[in-house]
Amino acid sequence: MKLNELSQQLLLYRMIGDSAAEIGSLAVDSRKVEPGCLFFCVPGHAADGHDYAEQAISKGAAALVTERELPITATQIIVPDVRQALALIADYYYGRPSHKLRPIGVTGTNGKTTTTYLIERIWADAGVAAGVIGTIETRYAGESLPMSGTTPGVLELQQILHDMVEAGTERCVMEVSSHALDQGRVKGCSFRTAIFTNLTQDHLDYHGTMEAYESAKGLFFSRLGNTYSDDPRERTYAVLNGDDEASARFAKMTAAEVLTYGIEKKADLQASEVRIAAGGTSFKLESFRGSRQVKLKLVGKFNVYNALAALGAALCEGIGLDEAITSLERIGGVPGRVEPVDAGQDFAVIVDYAHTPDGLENVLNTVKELATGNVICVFGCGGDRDRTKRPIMGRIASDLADKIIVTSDNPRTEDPELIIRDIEAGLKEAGATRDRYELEPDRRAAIEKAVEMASPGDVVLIAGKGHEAYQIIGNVTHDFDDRLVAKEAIRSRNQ
Ligand SMILES: CC(=O)N[C@H]1[C@@H](OP(=O)(O)OP(=O)(O)OC[C@H]2O[C@@H](n3ccc(=O)[nH]c3=O)[C@H](O)[C@@H]2O)O[C@H](CO)[C@@H](O)[C@@H]1O[C@H](C)C(=O)N[C@@H](C)C(=O)N[C@H](CCC(=O)O)C(=O)O
Ligand SMILES: Nc1ncnc2c1ncn2[C@@H]1O[C@H](COP(=O)(O)OP(=O)(O)OP(=O)(O)O)[C@@H](O)[C@H]1O
Ligand SMILES: N[C@H](CCC[C@H](N)C(=O)O)C(=O)O
Ligand SMILES: [Mg+2]
Repeated sequence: MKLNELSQQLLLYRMIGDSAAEIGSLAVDSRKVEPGCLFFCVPGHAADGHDYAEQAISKGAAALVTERELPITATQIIVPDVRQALALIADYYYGRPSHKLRPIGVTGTNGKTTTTYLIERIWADAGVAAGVIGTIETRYAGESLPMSGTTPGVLELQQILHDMVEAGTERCVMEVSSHALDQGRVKGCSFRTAIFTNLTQDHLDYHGTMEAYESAKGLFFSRLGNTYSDDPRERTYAVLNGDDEASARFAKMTAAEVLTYGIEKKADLQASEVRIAAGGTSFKLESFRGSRQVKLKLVGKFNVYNALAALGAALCEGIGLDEAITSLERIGGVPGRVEPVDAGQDFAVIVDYAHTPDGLENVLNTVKELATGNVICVFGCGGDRDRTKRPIMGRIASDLADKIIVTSDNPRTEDPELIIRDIEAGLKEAGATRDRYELEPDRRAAIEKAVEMASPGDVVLIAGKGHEAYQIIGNVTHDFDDRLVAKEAIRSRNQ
């Protein structure tokens, strides 16, 4: 593709050099530059791509997109905002894949991964070839690709969407993190439906305040136009959790048609009579399409919210209410989300990805309903991430668990002992005494202790890492899977 064909996607730009240069690929990382590529100098959080322009040219880049004229002999397109230009050019270069896939995006502090899996299942049962992008993996056409985060960068995202289209995928559902919204990673992507799960504390290391965090989430709804394609009949939808007060603000921001769901307040999709048991969760649904009794295999009140969100999206897709409910009722579980570990023991062991105060509170309240004995909670908090959530999670554990073992959860470059002390401050503040909690930085030893102390009727909850098959200590990623470690611990206890 010629450079000037790409530059025509922009209104504001100044070209220096050969506008007819042939472009063979796009790149944002100088380490991945291929000869003939167009290199975007992205000003980032840790580095500035302008500093790598020379390296990109020396590796054969055909041209640069920059925010200022660089003193290098190279073809340059100078733009006011490289990230914006990247979003527009990548969308065009990859053949506008989101216009074909018409993605459903899910944002919110908790429940994104779960909700995307539920939607994928509804589509699969309806015979739609669907793809998923999110924390656990990118999956389409029977293939699973590992992910390093929740929402890929602009270029990677457009490439994935393009590959999905090539592989015959018809529709896509993806998680949209607040980081991604803040950094414009989904700017070149036309969503048909935007779902909001909830907003509670997380990521304050990045956003600074809850207001800034909410503003980032709000971008998803304010950017949603009333159509997602050139065809005005193609409507857009915002599916909002009416029990979360941020939803009313998001509803005002969007041009899309709004559908609400919830349990506490009146909503378009309303659940009541929620009953939680070990085998699943039942509720009564009242909706604009009539009332139904729903029996999920998924456990927990929070999964009622996730199911309602998925149901809302399904109705926006034109899928029938009964068809969608049947799919939701079939789903056994999502990897690492309230996942039982069974090795023949006479107490329950549950691995869950709760890594925020709200997530931990919800899952502890859920397992409390399942336990006839004690709730034993093993958890930690990630290093190099929001520190302020640590004592809050300590307090929640003290309030809701009978025994607590505080341990490490991806300490990264922080001292694990210090992270644990931050959590302990919350435990102490809530009045937990040393006979109720232990501090064990070695996660394997912590899980072994919890399994060792369990009696019949107890529930051991291992929270924070869910599907993760690693533990990041310093800059090294070690193999570690809570589910496997718990199984080993149960087996050695049984011997
Ligand atoms: C702070 C943050 O979010 N950073 C993300 C951001 O990086 P950035 O654009 O600021 O890039 P940078 O590292 O400052 O570098 C600037 C530019 O220089 C380029 N560069 C850099 C070095 C070099 O040698 N050559 C070179 O060309 C880089 O490729 C980049 O284009 O954009 C990158 C691509 O999209 C992300 O990979 C990167 O995620 C980092 C690794 C990260 O840890 N992010 C976490 C906090 C995150 O985003 N998490 C959320 C999960 C939230 C949730 O699930 O709730 C997520 O969506 O994954
Ligand atoms: N709707 C919800 N409300 C509150 N907590 C939830 C909800 N759904 C799930 N959780 C809790 O949060 C954990 C994470 O769920 P899930 O992976 O679906 O969320 P996520 O938003 O994708 O998280 P991440 O931001 O890390 O990608 C679950 O293991 C569960 O404990
Ligand atoms: N998506 C979340 C995952 C946190 C999971 C936890 N295990 C940790 O590493 O802190 C984040 O990026 O904050
Ligand atoms: Mg997720």
